[in-house]
Formats: sequence, C-alpha cells, structure tokens
Amino acid sequence: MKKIYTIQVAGVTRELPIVQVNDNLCIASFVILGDTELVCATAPEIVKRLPEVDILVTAEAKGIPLVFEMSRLLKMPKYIVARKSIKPYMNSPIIDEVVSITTQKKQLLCLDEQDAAYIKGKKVAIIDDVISTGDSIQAMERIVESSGGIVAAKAAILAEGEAANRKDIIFLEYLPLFEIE
Ligand SMILES: O=P(O)(O)OC[C@H]1O[C@H](OP(=O)(O)OP(=O)(O)O)[C@H](O)[C@@H]1O
Ligand SMILES: Nc1ncnc2[nH]cnc12
Repeated sequence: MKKIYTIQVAGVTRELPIVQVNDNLCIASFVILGDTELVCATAPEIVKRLPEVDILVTAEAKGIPLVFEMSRLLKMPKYIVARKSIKPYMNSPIIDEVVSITTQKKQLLCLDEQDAAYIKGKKVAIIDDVISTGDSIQAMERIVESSGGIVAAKAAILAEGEAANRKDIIFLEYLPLFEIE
C-alpha cells in the first residue's frame, strides 16, 4: 500500500499521509488546520460556486478556518460553529450526534441557543473540509433545520469516496478511499 496520496486543489499541491481508520479502510489524511495557503486558495473557489446565502455554518474543528476565510470574502460579519461538546457557557444548546469516518464513534454536535436564534429564517450554507460518509453534514443539516434555518447549500473542499457521486453537494476535488485487502 502506498504511504502518500498527492492531491492538487485550487492550484495547491499537498502530499497526504495514508492512515488506517479501521480494519478494512485507510484514508488520505487531509488536515487544513494551520494550512493558511490551502485555506486561502480553496475558500474563494467554494464561494464562487455557492448560491446566495445569509450565513455559513460548520462543525468544529477542521471546518473553522475555511468558514472564517469564506465569510471574510463574502463580507459576512459572522459565521456559526457547531461544537462537539457542551460548554458551560452555552445556553439550552440544540444537541445531535455524529459518527464521522475519521472518528468512528459517536461525537456530540451542539449549537448554542443564541446561534440557533441567529440562523432562524435564514438561508444557510453548510460548509465542511471533507464530506465522506455524509454523516457530519447530515447532522449539521438536522441542527440547522431544528433551528428554523433553510439549508440552501452544502459544500466542502473535497468529496471522499462515494460522496463524489452526490448531486446535492458542492466540492472542488475527489479524494479516494483505500480499502485494505
Ligand atoms: O462525512 P463524514 O464521514 O462525517 O466525514 C467528514 C467529517 O470528518 C472530519 O471531521 P472529524 O470527525 O475528523 O473531526 P475534526 O474536524 O474535529 O477533526 C471532517 O472535518 C468532516 O467534518
Ligand atoms: N481524508 C480525510 N482527512 C481528514 N478528515 C477527514 N474527514 C473525512 N475524511 C477525511
């Protein structure tokens, strides 16, 4: 099995380490945290493809730098982050659960009451770095809908594995999964 997968996205090339996530599967690890060059190259490409929306929503952690840069380009004064644990400073959070391909166990997804109120009645773009099983984006969709938001777009830098066949998401490039024989 190869140890590195090379990806080109928005004119940037990255060598991604291939890591095992369970007995049968490896992924090419795409970590945008700290990668200013990649975030700043990909954010305008996603912005170009978005319909008109009022607010961007992501889940911590890896989606955060991307929505920051996208909201800045869109001249939006804020963006919304669903957290993966309940913090003492949250009031009556909306709570859901998610199992992503990297984590493979249940994680919480929580949205503070104030953020939920901000989303209510607004056109929302749900943004993530990668869409793979789709579980994370689906949990965010449920949270946005329970807050009274209207999901107008779902977008990511990469679609991994079968997610690349989805017609309901916006993405820039395909990322393969690596099955172990
Ligand atoms: O489509 P899915 O199978 O749900 O996978 C996609 C999700 O997995 C990763 O998050 P991760 O669980 O690694 O959390 P992190 O961003 O907090 O590191 C990624 O940032 C997406 O949110
Ligand atoms: N290949 C990948 N690298 C990092 N996070 C991910 N989440 C889903 N697929 C991923």
